[in-house]
Amino acid sequence: MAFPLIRHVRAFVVRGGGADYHDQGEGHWIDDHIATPMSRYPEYRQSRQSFGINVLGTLVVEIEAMDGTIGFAVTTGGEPAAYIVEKHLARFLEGRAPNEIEKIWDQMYFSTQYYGRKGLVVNAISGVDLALWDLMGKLRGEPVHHLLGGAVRDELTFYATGARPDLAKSLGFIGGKMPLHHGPAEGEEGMRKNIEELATMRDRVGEDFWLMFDCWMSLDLNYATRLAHKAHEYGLKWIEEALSPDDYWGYRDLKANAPKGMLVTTGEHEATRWGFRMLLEMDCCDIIQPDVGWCGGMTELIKISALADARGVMVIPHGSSVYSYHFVVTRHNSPFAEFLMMAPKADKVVPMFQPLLMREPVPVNGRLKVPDTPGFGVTLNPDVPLHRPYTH
Ligand SMILES: C[C@H](O)[C@H](O)CC(=O)C(=O)O
Ligand SMILES: [Mg+2]
Repeated sequence: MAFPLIRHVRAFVVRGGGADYHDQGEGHWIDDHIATPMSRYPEYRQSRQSFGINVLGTLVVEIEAMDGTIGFAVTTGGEPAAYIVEKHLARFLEGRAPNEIEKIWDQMYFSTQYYGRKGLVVNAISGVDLALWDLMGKLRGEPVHHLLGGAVRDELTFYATGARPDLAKSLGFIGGKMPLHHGPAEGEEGMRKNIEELATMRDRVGEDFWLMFDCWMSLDLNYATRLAHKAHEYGLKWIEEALSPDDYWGYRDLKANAPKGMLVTTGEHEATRWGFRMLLEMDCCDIIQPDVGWCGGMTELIKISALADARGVMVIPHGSSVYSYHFVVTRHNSPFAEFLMMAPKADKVVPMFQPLLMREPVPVNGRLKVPDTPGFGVTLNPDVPLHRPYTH
């Protein structure tokens, strides 16, 4: 089957919500005194926006084929990623067949390796790669999960990330992951408050509901180990991203020292098969959590997941809405998915990337059947203004 060649690649930037889910208005739970590596500076402790967590905004990549079909994807990276897509990556797609997915990925990665490998550049590569999968799905008239080998279950089940696991339980989720609010700089009092919050939630949700802490890279090994042991008493299911993503040695020791039965998870800020190989070979965690919009896209997630599967490690992708759902439904070692509660009070289910996408599916009663519409099954909301800062 011959596909129409790629005519054009375009990159846009969007502000306010969307894939940059930290870019929210005032009073949102996601920006309320969450422990971060910057919490050691009192002036950056209350708000992550104060140190620039939302500085980049959302990146939208569109890939147009000669027949006018457009594949698109959204991720973070904003204007600098738009520059990389337009000025560097577009050359590896235009005039080429859209089914050259592996070759295009390889050329995007190795042509940028001297300034890339992780972070922003791999965000940009992920955005292009996901847009290419969307285009292929649309050209073939099939959902991306068909292209990935087909669903292995009828529907997805979700845990919720947000400040109110008690409300997540009443909304039908299987568990609630809450942000850790106090880091090591807040001393023993902060530790006590963290444990009190967990104890309160355990009281409200009963003993069987999963409760997890998301530590967003904020701790050191000693604090993380102490937190894990204190939290074990309240049945904490997992401790997430406790340390810097570069501290593979720390994760190895945390996993070795965590209480029996508690899972150590990480990886949302890790990228590519080589980064995840480190986490897996050094036995750093029980669950890896690649973000498909940050780890290198779908093409790379397939490889990362295969590495994990061979080691009996689960892959529970970080956030990323439809881009994650189409993958999770096709893999046995991804038995459930994350849903990020983007309602400011975490009290109701709203689309994760609102207001950017239309037809973005959301779990109902903690469950979702992944749609069969072609590509990732979403469209851009025409009411959200797109800004194209660069052209080529
Ligand atoms: C709640 C966390 O600090 C972060 O905003 C989201 C995240 O890490 C996750 O969903 O996992
Ligand atoms: Mg996390």
